[in-house]
Amino acid sequence: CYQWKAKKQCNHRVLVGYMSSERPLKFVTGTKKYKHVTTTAIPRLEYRDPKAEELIQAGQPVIITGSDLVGSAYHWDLDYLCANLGNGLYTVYSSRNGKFKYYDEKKVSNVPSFQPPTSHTDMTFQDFASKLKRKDNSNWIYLQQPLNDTVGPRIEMDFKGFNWDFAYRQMKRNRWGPLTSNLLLVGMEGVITPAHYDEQENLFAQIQGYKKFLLFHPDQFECLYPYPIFHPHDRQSQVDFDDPDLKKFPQFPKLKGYEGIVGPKDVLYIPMYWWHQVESLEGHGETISCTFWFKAAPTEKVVYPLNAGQKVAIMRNIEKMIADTLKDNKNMPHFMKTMVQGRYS
Ligand SMILES: CC1(C)c2ccccc2-c2ccc(C[C@@H](CC(=O)O)C(=O)C(=O)O)cc21
Ligand SMILES: [Zn+2]
Repeated sequence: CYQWKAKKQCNHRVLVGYMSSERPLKFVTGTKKYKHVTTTAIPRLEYRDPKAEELIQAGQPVIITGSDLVGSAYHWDLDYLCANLGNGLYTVYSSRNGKFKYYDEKKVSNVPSFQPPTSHTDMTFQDFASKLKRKDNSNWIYLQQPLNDTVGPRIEMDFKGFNWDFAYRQMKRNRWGPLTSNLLLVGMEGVITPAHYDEQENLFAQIQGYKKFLLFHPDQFECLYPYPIFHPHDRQSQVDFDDPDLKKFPQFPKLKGYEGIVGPKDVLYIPMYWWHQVESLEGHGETISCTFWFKAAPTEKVVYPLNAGQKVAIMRNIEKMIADTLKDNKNMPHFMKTMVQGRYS
């Protein structure tokens, strides 16, 4: 069984020890805990355990062990990737503060005052790897790249060797849509992907290094205050977990969620619409991950009561319609306030 053995606060770092049946006691230094954020452990189960299947079918997060989903890539490390990824160019994101808040470039024109928090350049993997080694605290880098046919033959062979049976069995059994992409992620230790949700089902496979995940049910929407839908940071939380503005975001302290450390060979199921914040833990080298994103299951008959994810989808559709109809996004705040103030608030 998998349970938190001890949580001790020491010099601002929470040393979390965990004992589980399949691995010796390992101490992985976690980072500081966020004030106001209450979490319990994400369940961690063997992939053959029926309970794991039950959780996935119920749209609940679970860390799955022993699936070997990316078993043919367990030997991937920086040197191997340098030697075998070929000399194609890769998209590398940079950030001044280690946070990589995604933004949609197509929506930047909607918000004239928008300042992109990250930049990205294309470079060879070899350049990226050498920058990773020269860890520079004012320039954090994060490579994210779809695994496609530009990679070298060894990588392609490893990719073909993934446990596709497992992936497609999950897709069929849970009636997910088609697999849309596999993203290769190589992150400098310490990088953070702030809280956001995605509109696809995700089997997140960890290859090297440790990532701490915070996950929040879609019903935590009211504590996380996503940006307006036309904003470049659509789907991202406006709340800075390190310094929450409780005047603007008074419900944030009510936030409840799950927390888990995902290590090599682990696979985390991130259900669609579930919020997640991801940190590449210090002290364990760069992180290498591979995501498997699946389109949503086609909604056959709508069943009532609606679940939280469906309500988020409805809110998104209505917000899009209003923004499109009003044409000028400057009219959104007044229109939305007029609609609810004193009537639904
Ligand atoms: C931050 C970054 C590199 C990025 C920059 C610009 C555009 C897209 C992305 C993007 C997409 C996915 C991830 C992986 C993961 C978070 C994590 O593992 O850090 C996650 O959120 C998920 O698997 O759903 C990370 C990124
Ligand atoms: Zn995500």
